Amino acid sequence: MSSLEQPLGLEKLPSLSTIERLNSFRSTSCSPRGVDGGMGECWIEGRSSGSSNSCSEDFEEYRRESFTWSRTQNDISCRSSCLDHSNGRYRIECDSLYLPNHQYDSYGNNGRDIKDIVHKVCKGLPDYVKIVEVGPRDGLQNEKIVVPTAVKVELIRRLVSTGLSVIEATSFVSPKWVPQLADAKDVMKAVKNLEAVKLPVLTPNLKGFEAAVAAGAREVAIFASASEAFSKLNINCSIAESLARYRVVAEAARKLSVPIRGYISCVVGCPDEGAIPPSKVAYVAKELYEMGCYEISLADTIGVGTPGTVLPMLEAVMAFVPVENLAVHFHDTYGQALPNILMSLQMGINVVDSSTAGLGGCPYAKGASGNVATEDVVYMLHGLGIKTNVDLGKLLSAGEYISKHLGRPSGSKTAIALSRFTASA
Ligand SMILES: CC(C)(COP(=O)([O-])OP(=O)([O-])OC[C@H]1O[C@@H](n2cnc3c(N)ncnc32)[C@H](O)[C@@H]1OP(=O)([O-])[O-])[C@@H](O)C(=O)NCCC(=O)NCCSC(=O)C[C@@](C)(O)CC(=O)[O-]
Repeated sequence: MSSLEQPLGLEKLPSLSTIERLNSFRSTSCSPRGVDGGMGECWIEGRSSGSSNSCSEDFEEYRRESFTWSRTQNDISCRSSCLDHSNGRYRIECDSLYLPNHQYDSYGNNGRDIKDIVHKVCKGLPDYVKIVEVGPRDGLQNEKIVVPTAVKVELIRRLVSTGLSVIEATSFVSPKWVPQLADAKDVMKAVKNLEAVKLPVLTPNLKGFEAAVAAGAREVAIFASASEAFSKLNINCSIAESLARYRVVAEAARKLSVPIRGYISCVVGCPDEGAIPPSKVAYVAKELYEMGCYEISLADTIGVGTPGTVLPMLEAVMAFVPVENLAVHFHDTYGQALPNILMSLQMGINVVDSSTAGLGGCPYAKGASGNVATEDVVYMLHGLGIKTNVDLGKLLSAGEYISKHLGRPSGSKTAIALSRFTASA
């Protein structure tokens, strides 16, 4: 057992100094306006211990208790907020609420003000987050009914049109293990010349790497696990054997100058082994980093993590891998993906994996549900004033396309909510 495999004690838990509670709230954006000025209003109930009735007063406590939209039009973008002392509720003045071409935004025109407020609460959030869209690969690999190659290709094209800069296209794995992706070569052939996007593919061994490169892949991903049991289930070898295999792939990739990304599955929990010690994740991360992975994606394969368990895992990994080389990959089984992502951003990570329409799940991880939906991630990030360069409207349409093909509703809460808005508009 290496020293890395010693479980981290609770005393190693990081301080939460990056997550400051907002003790004072000063609204700088609450300049007097005319009576409603044609804007809608919505209310956030809050509590103030102050007695002033001025919007620019500091408040000891700011707590959102309920949130009621009142609309004069059909969509909402917040312009400013202030506390109304007659009823103790926060008022947010809203612009025209409907964006053309079904392009919705959770951020609005007055983004700067919202961003300033958010950054008082959540220090250390990045200005830009790179989203790695894994829908065509992780999203589809678990589908029982084979999706036609043409549909996969169309999905990738639609995702490219959203502005996403990285879309994991497929896997060059054994078709006996993952029949859904047996058409990897054909998918790659159809998309390899798409511009302004990186299209990495999964490769479990040298055979897969060579097939991927021959098919035109210009970036690959290798995938190890922090759980012995899952490693065996997923790639039929131990962690040590997988790392040996991946060293060979990494060396081949280096010779051809092919960038290589690394995944670690089961970074918090494993369906067989239960809780995974952060030190085991740190060990695998260090190995992948040292063999040349430019980015290591930490995957909560079965979605059991909470900010309380993800935090010590990230801290352990960050002791060995620079934060700028890390990404997070959450499945949403317990509805914890968004809080986990937010917390990861606060820890300095700015690369997030997600899957359109919340598709996904690993065929070898019992109980794993879909990945966090890209639509939900984009909605949250834009709401925080964080750029993604992703057009949410076009993303919704890509998610709708694949959901329709699969014959089931989108797994994205944002997509469902906004489609209701559209339907009622
Ligand atoms: C790794 C192996 C191949 C070992 O599988 P094995 O059976 O131990 O390997 P083998 O070397 O004995 O080969 C068996 C057969 O597969 C062939 N083969 C061997 N390699 C390849 C290849 N690259 N491409 C195509 N064919 C291949 C090989 O040629 C042979 O063919 P046969 O002689 O029987 O006709 C297998 O276990 C495998 O393909 N596993 C992949 C499983 C998988 O894709 N899982 C899902 C992706 S990981 C994931 O979802 C997690 C992640 C990344 O999303 C993050 C997260 O959320 O956790």
